[in-house]
Amino acid sequence: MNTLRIAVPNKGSLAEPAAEMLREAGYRQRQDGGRELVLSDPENNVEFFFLRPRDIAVYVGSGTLDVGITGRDLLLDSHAPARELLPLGFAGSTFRFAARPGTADQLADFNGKRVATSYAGLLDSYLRDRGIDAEVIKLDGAVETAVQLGVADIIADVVETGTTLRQAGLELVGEPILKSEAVLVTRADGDSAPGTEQLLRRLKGVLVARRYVMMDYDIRAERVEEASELTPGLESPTVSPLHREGWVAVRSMVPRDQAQRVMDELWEIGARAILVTDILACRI
Ligand SMILES: Nc1ncnc2c1ncn2[C@@H]1O[C@H](COP(=O)(O)OP(=O)(O)OP(=O)(O)O)[C@@H](O)[C@H]1O
Ligand SMILES: O=P(O)(O)OC[C@H]1O[C@H](OP(=O)(O)OP(=O)(O)O)[C@H](O)[C@@H]1O
Ligand SMILES: [Mg+2]
Repeated sequence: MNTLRIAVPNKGSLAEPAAEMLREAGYRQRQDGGRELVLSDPENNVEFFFLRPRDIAVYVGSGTLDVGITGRDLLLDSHAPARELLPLGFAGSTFRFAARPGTADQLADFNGKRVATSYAGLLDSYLRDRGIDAEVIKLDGAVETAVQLGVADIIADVVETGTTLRQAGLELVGEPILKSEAVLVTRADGDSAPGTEQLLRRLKGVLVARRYVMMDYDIRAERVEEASELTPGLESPTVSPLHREGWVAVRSMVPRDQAQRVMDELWEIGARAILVTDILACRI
């Protein structure tokens, strides 16, 4: 079988969490501080190419590489013929307009104004689709400063916590342009390369292992229906008899962020010996 060629971010916000996710999925990755441009993982029949996140959709869209990890915003900005296979749950952000108070209240006020961004591909089509005639000023980064320096009236940029905006004296304008996160991408058309399905299964396994915990508890048999409603699991909880008459042991996957609430509610209906454990890996 051909080696699957995977593009991964070499620096920036996406690089470390992408490497961590691939490591959790059982792949070889660069060591801390490693600067390899290409890394072979013959055991898994894959090869990693470390590239600028902005370029990844271009390589994948052209078919030079089979799949890649990038941001949804970067994928759309590139206009490359690539499509999303799987959202990966990290590097979450929104893409938003911001300006000094009083500059603009809504999109319609942008006509004739200058909008600075490092995502010109995305912004051009967004404004064009809505019939807004604004001048797009393309910058490489630190876009928030453009207003202060008089280069633009409005900015369109990645917002995570909003700290950078506030520090620059800007406030959000209009609706979010886009909600972004890291995504696995492949070529827009054509069959997916051999090996893609296995990579997908592994990454989905990591997502589930991160999002869920395993919960075990004992409960009186007559309350097991009630308990199952609290812990329905992905399909159905496993119920096994206990040596102690009238009691059963229940095992079920529970969303990690609900585990404490579910434990409290189970306790209330008489469950005991409630244990929560991490899931290391899984195939669902
Ligand atoms: N606080 C953040 N700043 C920038 N990008 C972020 C942030 N949070 C998430 N992201 C996402 O990371 C991707 C941008 O990664 P990229 O490496 O291009 O920029 P960066 O992390 O700002 O690095 P640099 O500007 O140093 O090159 C986008 O998909 C963006 O939505
Ligand atoms: O909402 P916040 O949590 O403040 O994060 C968003 C900021 O972080 C990024 O900047 P970065 O530090 O990557 O610099 P850059 O603009 O030069 O890319 C992004 O471009 C925003 O400026
Ligand atoms: Mg940046």
